[in-house]
Amino acid sequence: MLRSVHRTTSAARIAQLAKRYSSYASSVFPDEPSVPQLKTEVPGPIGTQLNTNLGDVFDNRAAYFVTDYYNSIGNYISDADGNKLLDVYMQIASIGLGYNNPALKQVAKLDEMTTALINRPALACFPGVDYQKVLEDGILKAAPPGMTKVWTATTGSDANETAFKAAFMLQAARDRGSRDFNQQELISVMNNEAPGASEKCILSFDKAFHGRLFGSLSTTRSKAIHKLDIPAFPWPKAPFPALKYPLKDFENENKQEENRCLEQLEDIIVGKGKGNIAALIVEPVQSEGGDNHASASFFQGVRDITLKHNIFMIVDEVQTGVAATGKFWAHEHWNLSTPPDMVTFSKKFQAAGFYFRDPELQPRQAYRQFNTWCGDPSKALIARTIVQEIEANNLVAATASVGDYLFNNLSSLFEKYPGHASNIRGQNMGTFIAWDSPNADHRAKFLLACRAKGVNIGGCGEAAIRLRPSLAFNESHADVLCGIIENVLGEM
Ligand SMILES: O=C(O)CCC(=O)C(=O)O
Ligand SMILES: NCCCC(=O)O
Repeated sequence: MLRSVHRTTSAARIAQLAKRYSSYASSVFPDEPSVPQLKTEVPGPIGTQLNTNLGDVFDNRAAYFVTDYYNSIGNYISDADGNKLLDVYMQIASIGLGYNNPALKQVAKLDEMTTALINRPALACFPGVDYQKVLEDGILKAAPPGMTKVWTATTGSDANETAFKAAFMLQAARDRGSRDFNQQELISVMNNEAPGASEKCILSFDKAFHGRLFGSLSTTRSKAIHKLDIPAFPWPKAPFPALKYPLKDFENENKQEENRCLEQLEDIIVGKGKGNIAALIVEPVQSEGGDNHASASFFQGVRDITLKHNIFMIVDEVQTGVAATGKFWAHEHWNLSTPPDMVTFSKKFQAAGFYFRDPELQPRQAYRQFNTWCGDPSKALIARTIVQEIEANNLVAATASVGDYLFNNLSSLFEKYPGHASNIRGQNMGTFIAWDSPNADHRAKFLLACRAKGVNIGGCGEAAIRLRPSLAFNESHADVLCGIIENVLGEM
């Protein structure tokens, strides 16, 4: 039940509630505001002017507001006018430990960080003396169950594309057997033609988002605007379940829907994709495409199908990874009988790349999975601190717990406003919670009204609203959030 926060809740009452809890945020960010602090409209005059100026040199049309990162703290983002908003979007799910986290500030001052920043290496050719240890103490320490190796990259799209390349190269190596490349392959590939260029493909799901580079964009299926005018590979797409909510009222329908999607997936694999699909890629929660969930048994079904047909399974944890779902990796919720072949990461880890377990996913020849940077040691140092901080402060469990609290409170709240918020989802998925507005206009009004009252929230899909708070988000922040959402819905 929504605890003591009603539409008429005053700022003083919210502040009183905020004091009730002690948490990671209160120990690490003692100066974090307990409620939003608004001095002007958001954006205010200073931010508006800065943004206008910025537009002269940089495409700023997606800017929500110009941010003062120096004065943002914990769960509160500061704009250029000094307004401090509770941020439950966190740079599109990318700030895990809150703004200006002291542990990260400390690592930023270490000599090893200075060295990493000013001597950015061509990692594959000149790896640093400490790279293995930095990986082992950080990125690899958090490796998903069964995964022992990592390839580092620079962005989420790059992480996914390097995973695709690993899949293509190993599938081709297996087809080739013990022989080396032949002349026909060596010549045809220079004309972008088969057999040297692979005719295999990557299968993705309807409404998926896997990035915006050429290969990853071909697997992205969330919105046409991302893809228009860009050349694309003719790769297959399988349906992703469209579940009905509340889940407990639609158990049978949802089961049937998931079975339908699994059957169609297998039909594609044995039909038009026969022998041609190197890998499939799937998000544990389709995020950009609308926060679409499926059950653990659906994902187990996907895993079984990939194993049966020798297709690699790549789990894209770029957005779901690093503790926000109440597990370090969201796919841990599935209890798979066989781990995925590759798991990609970026965003909240700051560093990017993919984990794997089969050493053969490392190509047989050097320089094939390669670029100048192959990641960034400074980001690996940040990732190391993030892992250590999550572990030392039990932030996985804390996020699972505050997520339950938030889900229950929002569910009760939305019962009072059924025409304004439906399909709440993300139960038992930490703070990875979302719901639907009736339409895109309603969502835009809702998000602007929340911002005007001091909460920064993001949308996804056609009309969904998604919560992506930091791992330092606690029950007091949840109360502030629910109080403001209730104020806004009450006024809509
Ligand atoms: O909105 C998202 O979930 C993904 C953000 C992103 O990476 C993009 O839009 O390119
Ligand atoms: N996928 C882009 C999300 C950016 C935004 O509108 O917040």
